[in-house]
Amino acid sequence: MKPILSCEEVRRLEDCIEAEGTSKATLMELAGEFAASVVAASDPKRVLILVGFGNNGGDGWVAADILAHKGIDVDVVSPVEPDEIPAALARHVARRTAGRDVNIVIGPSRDELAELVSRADVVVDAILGTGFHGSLRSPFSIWIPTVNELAAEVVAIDVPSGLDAETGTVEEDAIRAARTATMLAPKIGLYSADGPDYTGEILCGGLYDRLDEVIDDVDHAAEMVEPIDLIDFLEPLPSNIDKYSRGSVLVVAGSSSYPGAAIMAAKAAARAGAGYVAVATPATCANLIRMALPSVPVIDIPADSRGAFGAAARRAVCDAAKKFSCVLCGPGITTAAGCIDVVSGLLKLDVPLVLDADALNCLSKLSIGGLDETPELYRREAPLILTPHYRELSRLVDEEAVRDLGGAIEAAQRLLWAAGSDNFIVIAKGPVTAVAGVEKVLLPVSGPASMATAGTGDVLSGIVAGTVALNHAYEGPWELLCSYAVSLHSYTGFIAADRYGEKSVIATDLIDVIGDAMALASEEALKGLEDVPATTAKGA
Ligand SMILES: NC(=O)C1=CN([C@@H]2O[C@H](COP(=O)(O)OP(=O)(O)OC[C@H]3O[C@@H](n4cnc5c(N)ncnc54)[C@H](O)[C@@H]3O)[C@@H](O)[C@H]2O)[C@@H](O)CC1
Ligand SMILES: [K+]
Repeated sequence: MKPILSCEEVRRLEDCIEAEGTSKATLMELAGEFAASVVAASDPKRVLILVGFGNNGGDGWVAADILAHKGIDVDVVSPVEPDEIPAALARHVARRTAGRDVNIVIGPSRDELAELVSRADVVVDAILGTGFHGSLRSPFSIWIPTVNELAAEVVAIDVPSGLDAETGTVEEDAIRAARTATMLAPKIGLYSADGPDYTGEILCGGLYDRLDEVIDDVDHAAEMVEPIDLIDFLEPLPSNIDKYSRGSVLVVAGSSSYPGAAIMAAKAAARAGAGYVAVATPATCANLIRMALPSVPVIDIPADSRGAFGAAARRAVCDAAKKFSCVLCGPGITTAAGCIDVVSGLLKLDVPLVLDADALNCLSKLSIGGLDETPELYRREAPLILTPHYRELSRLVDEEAVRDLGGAIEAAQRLLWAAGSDNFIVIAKGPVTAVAGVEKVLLPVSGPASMATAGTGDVLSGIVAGTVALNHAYEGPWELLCSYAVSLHSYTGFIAADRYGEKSVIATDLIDVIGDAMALASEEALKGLEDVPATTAKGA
């Protein structure tokens, strides 16, 4: 797993490295060297480096010197003379580079800049890094759109300028990079909110040879899951196995209005590897589900007048649920009174429980003033996995809308820390999905935009439940098991987009390629076994 840090955690890491005897000045030299190596990889003849007032610019000045040494024509554009750069470390390296074989242009007009950008093979963005906040000021508010409009290829140093490294938000404009050479560890903002639209491929420069040891001395905002981390879940089935030892799932789902959600969740749970899957659904839609899923037993549960779980549902569902390795509740159930009752009953059972969709909304209705204010409602011995998207998560914590990865992690952690249990997981679904546990926040590989379509959430919760059932002897960490399920879901998205076309994927396509997704997960993990470059983290 690759640590992803907040800006504060990066500052602490730099302090730890400095305490071990490697100064920030040395780190800047190493950062410049790494950036230069990323630029040189595309074999440019002419490079333009745009530098700002701070240490991000310092990295750019160092890179300029190294690239010029390699015989590349280098132009550096700076808002002020090297002597006038306010940041001391950056000023020092700028003065040094000014004495070398580079062409320095101070405060060019827009037309002059456009000319320089147009003739460069690679433009390096060393304007703003982790020190950027607020709205872009001149001249950078002019430089950035000019680069975006005219550059052949852009390499951003540390963070694309204009992107907030902490929140991932872009207020007006930011550099759209082909590659981002980030230093020490990727910053959380690269994966949050607008980040993924601007970073291009993320390459991480380790810079310090004892980084792996030192980085554990600071907290990690999150960790990126790599395919190789999931290798334990990719073992083939043993031959001495039967349908029950493969684990069983009860899918408590559906209503007369939404029977399809139950069908998709149950089929996904079976395809994810559970040996026995049954559906408990309101009697009014049970036959429809039976016909759609001949391999799945369907249990009739008393319904209300609208075809949702009725007043007698709680007892019937809980009686059935006790016998399963995992229970998934939520897809298509509605938030009728009987459903709220079912959710509250299931929480009290000693069985691993996945709550999704309307079960989460029922949970919000059970609590007053935010679920984190009433942890006794969801604190339990057996594992509990919630799979909210941002809107559902906002409702759960009774807060302002969760809009981005940082906000989602914060909201999930409020729920987690209130419960304090290490088998309680929140899978916060978004463009980048976070799997949050009390100990760690993991970021499994994200799927393509094609997955933003109705029903893919039902498929995910089915995959999660099927995975939990199949691995019923697993003893944790639960964050990793859930990350495997989320990764499988993402891989189904890539395979389906490839097969059906980016805009034509529908949720049921994902279910049919879960087996192919498992094969892809194995392939990716094996690749990782062969060649994990120590300093490279692929973007989510
Ligand atoms: N501290 C360290 O040990 C290291 C830092 N490194 C580099 O240093 C960077 C951080 O350097 P700094 O903290 O100096 O910050 P930056 O270089 O990211 O930016 C700070 C400067 O940006 C300007 N600025 C801030 N907000 C602005 C806005 N809204 N509009 C226009 N200008 C704005 C300010 O004038 C300030 O001088 C990192 O991103 C990384 O690239 C690397 O050299 C590795 C080592
Ligand atoms: K930058």
